[in-house]
Amino acid sequence: MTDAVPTQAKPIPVTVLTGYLGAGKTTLLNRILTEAHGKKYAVIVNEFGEIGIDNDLIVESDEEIYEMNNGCVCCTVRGDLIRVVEGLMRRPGRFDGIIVETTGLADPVPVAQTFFMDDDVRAKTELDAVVALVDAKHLPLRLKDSREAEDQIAFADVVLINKTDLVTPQELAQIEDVVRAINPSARVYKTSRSGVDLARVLDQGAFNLERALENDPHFLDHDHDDHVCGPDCGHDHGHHHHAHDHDHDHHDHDHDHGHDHHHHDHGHDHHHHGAVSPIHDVTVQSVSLRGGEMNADRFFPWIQKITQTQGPNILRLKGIIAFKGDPERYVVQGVHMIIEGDHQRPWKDGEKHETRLVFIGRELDREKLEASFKACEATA
Ligand SMILES: Nc1nc2c(ncn2[C@@H]2O[C@H](COP(=O)(O)OP(=O)(O)OP(=O)(O)O)[C@@H](O)[C@H]2O)c(=O)[nH]1
Repeated sequence: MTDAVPTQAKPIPVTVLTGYLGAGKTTLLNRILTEAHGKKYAVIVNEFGEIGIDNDLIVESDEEIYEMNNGCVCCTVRGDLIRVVEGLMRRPGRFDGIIVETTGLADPVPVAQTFFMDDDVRAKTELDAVVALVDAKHLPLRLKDSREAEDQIAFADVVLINKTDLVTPQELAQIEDVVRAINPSARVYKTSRSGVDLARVLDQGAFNLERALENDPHFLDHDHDDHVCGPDCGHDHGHHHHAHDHDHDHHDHDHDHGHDHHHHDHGHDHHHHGAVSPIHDVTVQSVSLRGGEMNADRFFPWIQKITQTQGPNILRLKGIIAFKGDPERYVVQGVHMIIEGDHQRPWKDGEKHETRLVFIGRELDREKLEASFKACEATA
């Protein structure tokens, strides 16, 4: 009668944002949420780390933000993501699009698959584009130590080579060549602070099923994930490898492309450290620190020193800092040795002045970080 008929509605476009830790996904998301395009987007974020910080780094807006931090998307994909999307679908007319920001360590494939596999979700949504952010400064390093960084590029419809301000024009040209070699068919844009005309990112109708199948012939198989993962998901499971051996055999690693989903056999081991699975890169760990108000005179030298001495191991650091006597929240962010910080917004009435900091990296000394962090707290 008066009820709208949601099933008849035009499918809602879904944009999947990928890109390694710190590449600029949240920066892009914040542009999407603040630029005046007259549209409403629902945002789903997934993060890696013990305490949720990403949600706090996203600008405040009236969009709805759903956080899933109970593991990686590839594990929650059959559960949380479907449930969240279904929940959104029950409110027809509210959103012009859905944006899924994946953790920097995730493989975008399982996320994309969700929009094809669950019948209900498939009927109501339409994968619009997979957008990969690349950190121009750190890509060469990433390609050495992380297969997922490369896979993210291979699978994207649109690649933003970001942080162009941190490299020389020659370096940028090389990065562009590398990106195009990994993925000859993506649309590639060069950006600083993820500054791209949003019309090039949203509403692309770019997701190319044919190419997804070329990258991963089993993309549409329904029976991949016969495993059950717990919330902590430290597994190395069911991760299909999507090869990107399009037409360019110069880029053919010696992966075993004859992957076997059912046995979850990775069979490709081109990483010197032997990690064979994406988020499942078991060498990557996170250390979350929580404390009270900090003494700025102690905190800044401390964080500087850590990033200088342990920078190579710190893939990513993010924090919201409560400084004693400071009416505003302070945000610090880092990628390897590059660190930046700024005030974000005033503390709200009644909001707990708490400091939270997450380090994501390799060979992090949790106890030492904890103790030295605690020593920066302001004494009463
Ligand atoms: N110099 C420079 N810094 C940038 C640029 N884009 C983003 N950043 C900074 O890089 C850091 C990471 O950016 P984010 O947008 O949070 O990256 P992300 O991909 O969401 O990171 P994760 O959530 O950890 O995966 C932040 O400190 C940004 O301010 C850029 O073009 N140039």
